[in-house]
Amino acid sequence: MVKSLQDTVALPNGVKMPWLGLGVFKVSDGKEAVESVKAAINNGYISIDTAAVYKNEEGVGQGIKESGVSRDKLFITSKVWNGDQGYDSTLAAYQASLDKLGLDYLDLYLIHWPVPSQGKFIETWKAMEKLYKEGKVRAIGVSNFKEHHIDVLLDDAEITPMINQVEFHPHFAQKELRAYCKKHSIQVEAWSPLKQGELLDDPTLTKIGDKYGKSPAQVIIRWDLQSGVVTIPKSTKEHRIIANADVFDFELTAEDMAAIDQMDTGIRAFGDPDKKK
Ligand SMILES: NC(=O)C1=CN([C@@H]2O[C@H](COP(=O)(O)OP(=O)(O)OC[C@H]3O[C@@H](n4cnc5c(N)ncnc54)[C@H](OP(=O)(O)O)[C@@H]3O)[C@@H](O)[C@H]2O)C=CC1
Ligand SMILES: O=C1CO[C@H](CO)[C@@H](O)[C@@H]1O
Repeated sequence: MVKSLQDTVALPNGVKMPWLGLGVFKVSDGKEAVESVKAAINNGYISIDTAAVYKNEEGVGQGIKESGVSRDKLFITSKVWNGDQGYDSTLAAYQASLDKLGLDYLDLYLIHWPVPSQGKFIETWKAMEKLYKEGKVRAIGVSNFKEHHIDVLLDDAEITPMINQVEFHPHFAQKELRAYCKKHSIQVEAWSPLKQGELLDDPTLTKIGDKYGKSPAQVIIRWDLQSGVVTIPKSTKEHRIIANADVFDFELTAEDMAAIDQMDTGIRAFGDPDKKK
């Protein structure tokens, strides 16, 4: 069982990925990004999830630098945006992300969305494989890929994606996709684990949390970990960044887990990967 903020899951290539990290979607570049990242790292987080489209890679990089924690202790993720898909453009986008972050490698680089209408995710993946084989990134993966996108990718891929970062929260628990990813040794990572704040007064989560003196957010994060899903809740508030990582001193019972599993509506809240342009 996951015991601390520094606990990791071994990806198929042996790279160790932290189970819990900080997401930074909607965190403004500059002071907000710098302070959020510093607050997280100074409170023991070692994983930060950004993306080119979040337009805060410079602030994230500055926060990493100001934290004073050495680069090799951290796990930094970014993603190639839809408009940069394609072989050469992915290589260029990777370098642009590194330059903004002020880093010389990433731990994880993801294709942000499959954008099937563009038909470019195979060539994009070839560029990801090149970056990986050249040792420029420690792990590569995808985001928002459904089973049928991965099936197509695997027909041409030399390297199976190590991660699939997808919408995952108690209202959309992706049971079939998780089983598919497990079969292919692809680690699932949750985005919007707190459903962007929409689940935090849910009565089932509140009742479960009351038993342990934990908030609904903490119950959800614990459910992620006990479900074997890497999670990256976002907050810009230091007290919440700390609270979201205070999840290692309790364990949900099988009954708690089942009650949360039953909250699944099967309806995604934030956009269908087949329709994303
Ligand atoms: N690959 C993809 O397509 C996507 C990836 N992501 C990644 O996943 C991360 C997490 O998802 P995100 O969409 O940000 O949403 P989350 O589900 O993490 O929710 C974030 C919201 O919850 C609030 N919040 C956080 N902790 C608490 C708490 N303890 N109590 C009360 N409110 C809280 C935050 O507010 P406040 O900041 O004010 O605390 C914010 O409004 C992103 O930041 C990003 O890194 C997200 C979307 C898509
Ligand atoms: O990670 C994400 C958040 O930002 C993007 C758009 O602004 C989303 O499309 C994406 O899923």
